[in-house]
Amino acid sequence: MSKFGVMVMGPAGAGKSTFCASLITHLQLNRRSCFYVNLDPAAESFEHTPDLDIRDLISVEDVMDELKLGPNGGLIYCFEFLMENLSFLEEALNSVTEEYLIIFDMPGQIELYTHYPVLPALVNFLRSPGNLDIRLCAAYLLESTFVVDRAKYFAGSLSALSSMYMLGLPHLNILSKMDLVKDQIRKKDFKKFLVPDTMLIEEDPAEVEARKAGIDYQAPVESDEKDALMSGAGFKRLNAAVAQLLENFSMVHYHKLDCTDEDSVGGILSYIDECIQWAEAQEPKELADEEYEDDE
Ligand SMILES: Nc1nc2c(ncn2[C@@H]2O[C@H](COP(=O)(O)OP(=O)(O)OP(=O)(O)O)[C@@H](O)[C@H]2O)c(=O)[nH]1
Ligand SMILES: [Mg+2]
Repeated sequence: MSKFGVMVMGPAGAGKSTFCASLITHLQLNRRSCFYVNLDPAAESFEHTPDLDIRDLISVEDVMDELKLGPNGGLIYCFEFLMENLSFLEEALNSVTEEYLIIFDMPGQIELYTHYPVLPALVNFLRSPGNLDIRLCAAYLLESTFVVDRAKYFAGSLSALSSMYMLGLPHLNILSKMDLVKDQIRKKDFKKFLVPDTMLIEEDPAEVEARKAGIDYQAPVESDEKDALMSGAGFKRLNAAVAQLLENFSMVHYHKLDCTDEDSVGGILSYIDECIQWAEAQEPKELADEEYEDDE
């Protein structure tokens, strides 16, 4: 019996838990079953109560208190502890059937997705036919407001690429919180951000606006050392090299997500279903008699 799941990940505050909540609501409205797993040991509150919560095994707060670690060290310790206690996941997920979509709500510490080996080990355990045998895909969220700052957008895209390489999962890259930019950036203009390329780094938005208005553009004079560094020629060259790298790999393409719009959440769900081929494993179902009666 196969199991199906999606791991929702991305940097801190990208909207992972909000997306999980919208996805669960959408699944419920469409009479689909899901099993919500919180793997963020520092999480505080949820719209939907998790069916399985890492905080019942270990919490960052306790680790920080007892081992005198900081929040990032605490998180890594929690994941190492989880890896030593995989029966916690196994016992809860063993009986989950193929109708369910298992949703893993992940923490936002970026090191988990870029270089730390604990997540690949966890993913192997979840996918391995000898263990839980979950057909798993990744939904990697990046905030759409990052497109305004090219350096942030490319750095975020680079971390998405890094996570694709490290985890080797079918991967959906998603620009979240589209409701925040849709009034500022026209749909037609936003298209270019769905596939990162080097052209984007060439055009500084302030310079382009000035050119359009026929003003002779002068880069602002920087007041402190950090600002000067961030707008200097070396920084531009670095960003151009990162953009070129992303273009050469040609692996990061984005889908748009607006959690306030149910159709948008449904659209992302259809990509997830396609990645893990959920529909193919479903048995045809007939409505129970009492459900017919309810509809009358
Ligand atoms: N406008 C808007 N705000 C959003 C959306 N999704 C999330 N937010 C807000 O962004 C903030 C962070 O959202 P979370 O869902 O907690 O983000 P997260 O990625 O789970 O954060 P961490 O778990 O701390 O890494 C919250 O204030 C949300 O209300 C969205 O689609 N639109
Ligand atoms: Mg969260």
